[in-house]
Amino acid sequence: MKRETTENGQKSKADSRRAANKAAYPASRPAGTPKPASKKPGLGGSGSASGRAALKPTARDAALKVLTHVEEAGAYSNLKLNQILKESDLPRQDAALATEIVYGTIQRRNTIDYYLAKLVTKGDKGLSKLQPWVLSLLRMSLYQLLYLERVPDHAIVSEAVNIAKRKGHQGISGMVNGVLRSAIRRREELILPEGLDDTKRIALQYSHPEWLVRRWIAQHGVDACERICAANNEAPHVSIRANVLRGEAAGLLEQLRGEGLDAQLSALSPAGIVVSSGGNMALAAGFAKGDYSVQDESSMLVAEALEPKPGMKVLDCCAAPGGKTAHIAEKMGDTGEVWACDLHPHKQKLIDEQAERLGLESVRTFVKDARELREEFAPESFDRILLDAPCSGFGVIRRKPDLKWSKQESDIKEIRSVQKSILEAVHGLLKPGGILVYSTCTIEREENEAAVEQFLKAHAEFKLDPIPAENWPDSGLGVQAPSGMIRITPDQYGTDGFFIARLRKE
Ligand SMILES: C[S@@+](CC[C@H](N)C(=O)[O-])C[C@H]1O[C@@H](n2cnc3c(N)ncnc32)[C@H](O)[C@@H]1O
Repeated sequence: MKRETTENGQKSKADSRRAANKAAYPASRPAGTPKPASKKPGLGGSGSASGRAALKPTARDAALKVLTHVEEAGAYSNLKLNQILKESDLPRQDAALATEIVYGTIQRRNTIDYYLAKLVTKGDKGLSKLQPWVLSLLRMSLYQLLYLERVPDHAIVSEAVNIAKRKGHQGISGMVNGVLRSAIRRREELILPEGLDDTKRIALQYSHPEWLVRRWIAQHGVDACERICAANNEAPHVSIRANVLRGEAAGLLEQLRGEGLDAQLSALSPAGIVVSSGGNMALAAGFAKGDYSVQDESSMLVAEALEPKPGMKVLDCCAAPGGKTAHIAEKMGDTGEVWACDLHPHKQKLIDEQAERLGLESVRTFVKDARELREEFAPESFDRILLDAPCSGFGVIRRKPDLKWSKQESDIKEIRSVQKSILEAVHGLLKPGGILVYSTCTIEREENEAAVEQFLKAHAEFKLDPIPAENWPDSGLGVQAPSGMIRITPDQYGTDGFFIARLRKE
């Protein structure tokens, strides 16, 4: 790996937390196992603080800290959770419970608030008047009462009251006790109203903002919108991409199974393996050795669509943290040049670290605003260009549920204009006959199909090019591939939502 410095280039500080973070959530909250196991107080984080050293933080202390930061300061839940889990040094099972509580509470926020509004009474002045930590404590406790069947009610209430006593005063702990006991007593009454229109019903049932549901109904239809919203509340799969420089996916699969892991080859990506039991795959020895990377299966399809060949010169315009850069370099047998650009100086290090871990020499990282890339290279310099664009991210809500609440509809227009400017700036750097792949991790038509159609109208020398899908086993993706565009929604294959378009310059 080589580091290139442009006029904007600066050395960055390490941000390994962020790098590890991508993998932390799926690993500690494996698909299909949302319930923490232990019923015994003091075990599995489900008990009261009584059996613990007085000041040792519990899983729920950690979860509350994260949720309060998210509520108060708009912190990214995944980053804050990672930081607080590191600081609190909880046992693995407690860390898993804290993770479940944080993500589940954020995922179900709309629905929980609807019920809470019924339970928090006049004297308590309503939800909006509560201090952020009190609101977060009530939300997370109600989440556990309603969604985590294997955690006993009394443990949830007693730990919430203990936390309230430690943090607040007698009045607050009394109110918390009253609200939660009332929730248990009135559980049968906590149902969603009937007769709502589709937008309101889906928004409330699956906890999504109404504006987003309205857009998705218009773009995908009511049924698909409902399936997408339901899928967004599922735990994401854990998938890894074999570093083909070290060996094919089949060999790695054998090895993992030999180590006792439950894993299978991806139905979507030739280099992918889905791991159903393995904890955080970014912490295993094979990751550090560079045998594989942790990556969602739909992300893996991007380098496949780009079809880079050994010896080529490739530009990755928005490359950090470098998952696709590394995949491209692996597919090229680490020959040729992969130029990896990102706007943010602190993210350059993440790409460097990936390349180093995977033993890649062909990756050259640099810092630049991709909207200015035409100043950096001569026209027609590259055989392949990847624009994995900054986007609204609505395909990855399962991994980052706070996106639902932090993004506004107006953000889509804003990010659309950045995407357009980058495409305008970089398309001239492609050689005739070369391929440009435009991808996003969103399912918004405006940022995807509409963006590509608009670009093609303005640039007659570019045409949609069939995506080579012969290696993608019976996924159904082959049906979409001849059009040159693929849109994957999170309900289809259990992957992140993604969009890929392949354009050829004639
Ligand atoms: C979707 S992420 C890329 C993910 C990456 N391709 C991967 O597979 O790991 C988009 C990236 O674009 C970067 N970015 C945002 N605006 C940019 C700009 N104007 N120029 C270059 N990079 C930009 C962000 O810092 C972010 O790292």
